[in-house]
Amino acid sequence: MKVLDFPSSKKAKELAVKYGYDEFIVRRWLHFFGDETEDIIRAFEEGIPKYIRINTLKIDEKGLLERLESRGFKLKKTEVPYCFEVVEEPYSIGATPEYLMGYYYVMDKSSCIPPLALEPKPGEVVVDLAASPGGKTTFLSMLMENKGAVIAVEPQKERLQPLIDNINRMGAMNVAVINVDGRRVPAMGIKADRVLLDAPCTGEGIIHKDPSRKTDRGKEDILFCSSLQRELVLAAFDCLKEGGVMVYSTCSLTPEENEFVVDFLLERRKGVVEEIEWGDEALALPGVKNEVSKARRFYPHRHQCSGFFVARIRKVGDSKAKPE
Ligand SMILES: C[S@@+](CC[C@H](N)C(=O)[O-])C[C@H]1O[C@@H](n2cnc3c(N)ncnc32)[C@H](O)[C@@H]1O
Repeated sequence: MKVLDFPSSKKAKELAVKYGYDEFIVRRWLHFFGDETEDIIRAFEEGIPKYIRINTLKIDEKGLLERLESRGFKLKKTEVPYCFEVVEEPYSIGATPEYLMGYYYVMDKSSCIPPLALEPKPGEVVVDLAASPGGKTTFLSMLMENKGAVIAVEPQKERLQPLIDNINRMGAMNVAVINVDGRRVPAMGIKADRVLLDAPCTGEGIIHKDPSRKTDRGKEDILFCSSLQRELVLAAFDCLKEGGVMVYSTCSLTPEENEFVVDFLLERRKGVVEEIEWGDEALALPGVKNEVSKARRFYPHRHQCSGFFVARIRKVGDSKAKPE
């Protein structure tokens, strides 16, 4: 496994200096995204709108809009179901009684895509293999109408309480939290209908929230994350029943954490990549199978959300694991 790098250029140097980036990131973006690189950078500088996801376990759309509008908030429906843009925010949208009562979750529009792409059904068994703080766990539970089971996996002890608090706040009654490394879950013998892996990543797609990522994430971080992601993506797949579906997502723009991880999975296991309704084609990269381009990318300048990657993969045929 290697991290791609490209020769420096005048343009890369200029953009890096102008916007305070490590040139390594900019020259890679220029290679992957060409002329849109500066649009991406500018979108991060200007900031991304805030979004909420309604919790239909507790309130309907009309009821929520009426309550928030009466407090002076203005909300706009987005192209993503259940997701609203916060257009006017007289005070923090995370400080209302409706928030505390779990009527909505403050989460990016892109973050709503993985649970929707997974399409969990009431009564199914669903694993969320990297769960905290629970934006997607509680969305899965909502889409399942609180029926069936969501197994929420989180290895970091300090991240358990926020996950549990959000599950309680949102009234998600069908969730079991387990404090274990996701790589150990297949050995527990779980066979799920669906698995979500919203993987730990470098977060190159959330520079607007954390500008330190302009300079703090280098080759070593990409290598570390992509190697963990490769182990986790196999674990996620191995938790699936035959015919089951998994979704792999990250909030990173690097192909090493995205297209290459899905390609690696398809090398090792029998899966097919399926279409997703939202977003733009994944990158076509040398050596990566064509079907990986069915995965979806989300960009701050095109979709007004965090940089995100989402792939939906179905387990097919005889998927006996090859020895690692
Ligand atoms: C991107 S965050 C998940 C966000 C969450 N899905 C949500 O929507 O609120 C990634 C999570 O993976 C967890 N994680 C890190 N290493 C892991 C591992 N080996 N197995 C499972 N989860 C892991 C991190 O602690 C972190 O909570």
